[in-house]
Amino acid sequence: MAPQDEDIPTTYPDPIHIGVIGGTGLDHLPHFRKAAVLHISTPWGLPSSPITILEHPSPSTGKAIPIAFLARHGPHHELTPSEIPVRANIAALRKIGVRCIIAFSAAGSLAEEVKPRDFVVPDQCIDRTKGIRPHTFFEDGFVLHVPFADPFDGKVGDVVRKCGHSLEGEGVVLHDKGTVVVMEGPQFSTRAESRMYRSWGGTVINMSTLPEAKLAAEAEIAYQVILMSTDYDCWHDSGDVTVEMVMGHMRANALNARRFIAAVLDELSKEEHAHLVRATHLAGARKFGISTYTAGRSEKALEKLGWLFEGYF
Ligand SMILES: CSC[C@H]1O[C@H](OP(=O)(O)O)[C@H](O)[C@@H]1O
Ligand SMILES: Nc1ncnc2[nH]cnc12
Repeated sequence: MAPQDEDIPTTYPDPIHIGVIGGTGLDHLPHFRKAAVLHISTPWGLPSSPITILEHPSPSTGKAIPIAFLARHGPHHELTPSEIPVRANIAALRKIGVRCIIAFSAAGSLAEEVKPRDFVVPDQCIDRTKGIRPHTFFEDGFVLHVPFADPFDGKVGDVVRKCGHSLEGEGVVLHDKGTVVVMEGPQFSTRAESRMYRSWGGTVINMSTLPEAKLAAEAEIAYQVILMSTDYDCWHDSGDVTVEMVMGHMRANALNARRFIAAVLDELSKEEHAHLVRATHLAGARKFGISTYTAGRSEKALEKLGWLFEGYF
């Protein structure tokens, strides 16, 4: 019998390097053993939901590998994309050791060849959020600028692509590249906006990949989102996008989405990816690039950043 949540530990003894952020239609991962549920409070507030620690046997060693799962919109999808406490989400994941995030998101297609239920592993994004979402850890007396030319981690992206291709022929269709336009919601785009995003080279559109990817970059976390196309957005003559349409495709393809994520977790749990999931290629990068002189750094900022980047500043 599955244990009830109240019987599950609220602490976990080891650092957890791999995180999964689930989105619309993917608010939990069944078929994994629930080892703990963590309630983490951060200097940026509470995350969207408690963090569930799932254990996954490593295919190379058989050892249980912990995975941290977070439901982006809250346990009951009560947060709009603009209300998601993204800084708290990323800070809480980093605090428990996460250095590699696989995010999952429903997206509208802006390209004829990306059909509903296809998957896209994007390599670029365009920010159309409107500056109303808190989107940096470095403010209030501590200025630090982070490179963001390639918003997703190429090494993790390659692992994800390889896993997606291994499922081809079993109902998974994968597009290896693409530009995701991230818009402010909760309303969907107008037809004029949708056509404009196509003219900009957008492949897919959603409401949540930013600032998530930006904050992960600031936190030295290797981040890759997997997008599942759930509609053709409104530029297409197949009908305007509705939540029913999105959820219908999401439900119909949920099994493939879960198989895709499970394949990625299987792969990342192998010993050969031990450095990648610890993001050793990013570790320590935030010790550099600080613009604020020592005398100008505020106590408040230093306290918050000290919690997140222990021993850095
Ligand atoms: C319910 S349709 C709009 C909604 O779907 C996507 O959610 P998520 O990225 O969390 O899967 C999109 O970004 C919007 O938030
Ligand atoms: N067409 C669309 N626009 C924005 N976000 C979405 N999420 C799913 N479909 C979407």
